[in-house]
Amino acid sequence: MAKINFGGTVEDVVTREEFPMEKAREVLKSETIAIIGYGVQGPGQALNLRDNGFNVIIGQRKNSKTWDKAVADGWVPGQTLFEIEEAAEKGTIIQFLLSDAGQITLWPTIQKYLSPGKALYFSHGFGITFNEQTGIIPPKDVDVILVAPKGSGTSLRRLFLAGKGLNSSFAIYQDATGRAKDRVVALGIGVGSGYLFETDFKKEVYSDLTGERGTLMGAIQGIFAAQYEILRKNGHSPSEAFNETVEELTQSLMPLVAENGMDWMYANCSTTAQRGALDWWKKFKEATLPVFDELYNSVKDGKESQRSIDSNSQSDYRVKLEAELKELRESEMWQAGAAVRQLRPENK
Ligand SMILES: NC(=O)c1ccc[n+]([C@@H]2O[C@H](COP(=O)([O-])OP(=O)(O)OC[C@H]3O[C@@H](n4cnc5c(N)ncnc54)[C@H](O)[C@@H]3O)[C@@H](O)[C@H]2O)c1
Ligand SMILES: CC(C)(O)[C@@H](O)C(=O)O
Ligand SMILES: [Mg+2]
Ligand SMILES: [Mg+2]
Repeated sequence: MAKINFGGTVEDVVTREEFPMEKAREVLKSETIAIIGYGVQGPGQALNLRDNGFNVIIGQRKNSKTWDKAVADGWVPGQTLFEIEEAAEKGTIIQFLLSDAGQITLWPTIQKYLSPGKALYFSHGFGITFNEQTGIIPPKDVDVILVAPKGSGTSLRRLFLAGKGLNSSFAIYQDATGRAKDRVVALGIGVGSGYLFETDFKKEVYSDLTGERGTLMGAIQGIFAAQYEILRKNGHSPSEAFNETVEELTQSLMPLVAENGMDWMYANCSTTAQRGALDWWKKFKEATLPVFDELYNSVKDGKESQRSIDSNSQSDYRVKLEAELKELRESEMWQAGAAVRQLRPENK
């Protein structure tokens, strides 16, 4: 573990220097990693593990789109691709990467294959933390571990292929074998994480549900829509409104923040912009703080997890989600965005 000072708080983190890939391969050399679920995280983690030389198999429903996707990705039926139950039986580490709602449905099936000494692996603390809602209560004689990449499985794979990595949190809920720490850190390195920081199942799911409803996905769409609406209401064209709200952020300013922090991005803008941003950011913080407080409490009270379970357990959950995504896509702001993207020099 490396001791890193994060703004005054020293945390123990795992970097690839402390836990190189060779060590991860040594730790997991006798393991069969069965990945159940091939949606977004499944492919990202499975393909990275395979490329890193680990023994990986996939468990999927036959005659499903994700079975075909797995075949297209080079998984071989009967060798590295199996029906869910066969994969769970063969796996010594079962990576439960169905959707959080799907895990509830499949839990009675997966549970049958959790023989003593196996490991049950999640990429979200949802199923365990809200087990009064999910019913996911593992037997005591298996390891229960978590590696949660802090980003999309699509990015996990793309960054891996680019020689980079997404950071991940890791947690141990049960250490039945005495090897849970080694297993979870080895898996975190194997799936292509940048650095690993420790959490617990409850903190992971509380922070993750907050983040995706907040700055990462929900709040950002909300402030985009609000600013775009004000600009358009005051006569600015879609081009001007979209560039001033989204395109400049993604193409110019956020990459500067990612490179060297917010102050550096500010310093690379005009002094006019700096003065304004420094005057206004606290007003936006004051306006949104109550909303974030409400959001966190809604997560903590189990309202967000229940909402997710109720919605995503319905047979037509994907149809309903797609309909709302279509509404977003077809909004004027994102239609303007589609036109702007096409006009980028690299897309001409
Ligand atoms: N999407 C991400 O990038 C991401 C990032 C970090 C953590 N996670 C976590 O990783 C896990 C997997 O997430 P995901 O986004 O890959 O999942 P997903 O929503 O893409 O679903 C994964 C697979 O589960 C299948 N599935 C859904 N309901 C099912 C059911 N009732 N029976 C059988 N199969 C069913 C889907 O068809 C899909 O192929 C979740 O715990 C999620 O919270 C996801
Ligand atoms: C990619 C996210 C938003 O970080 C993840 O938490 C998810 O649920 O997909
Ligand atoms: Mg999430
Ligand atoms: Mg997340």
